[in-house]
Amino acid sequence: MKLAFGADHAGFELKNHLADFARGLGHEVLDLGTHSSESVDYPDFAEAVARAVLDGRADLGVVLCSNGVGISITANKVPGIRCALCHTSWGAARARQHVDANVLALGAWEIGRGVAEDILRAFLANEFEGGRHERRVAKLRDVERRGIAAEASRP
Ligand SMILES: O=C(CO)[C@H](O)[C@H](O)COP(=O)(O)O
Repeated sequence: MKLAFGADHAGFELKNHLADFARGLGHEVLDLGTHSSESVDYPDFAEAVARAVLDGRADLGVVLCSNGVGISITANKVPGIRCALCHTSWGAARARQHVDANVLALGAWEIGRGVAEDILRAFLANEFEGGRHERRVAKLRDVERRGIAAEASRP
C-alpha cells in the first residue's frame, strides 16, 4: 500500500520510526513532514496527509502529534476523511473494519514504539467489513454533507 505520514514536532521521531517500520512491511511511504524537531503547527501536516489520501497519492494516512488529538481533529475537518485516534491494536482493527477509517492518528508521547507498531500493523492488516457498517458510514457521510451545506448557507 501507499501510506502518507505526517506529524508535528512532537510526533516527528515516532513518525520516522513508523515510516521505516512500514517500509519494512513492504509499503510505499510518502513522508509529508515535519522533517525536524523544530516547533511547527499540526494542522499543516494533518491537511497535507488528508489531501494525499483524498487525491489518491496514498491509500491510507498516518498522523501524529503529542496526544494525537489536535492532528486527528484537524484531519477530520477535511470532508472525506475518517481519522481514528487509536491507543490499542484492537481499536485500530475496529477502526478499519467498522468505520472504514482512512487515516490513523497516534499520540506520540502517550505510547511507546512497540505499541505504535502493533497499532499500525493492525490498522494496515484489516479492511472495511461493510454490511451493517455501510449504513452507519453512509449516515456519517450525511452528517458531513449537512455540515458543509449549513456552513455554505451561513450569512
Ligand atoms: O498534541 C498536540 C495537539 O493535540 C501538539 O503536539 C501539541 O499541542 C504541541 O504543543 P507544544 O507546542 O507545546 O509542543
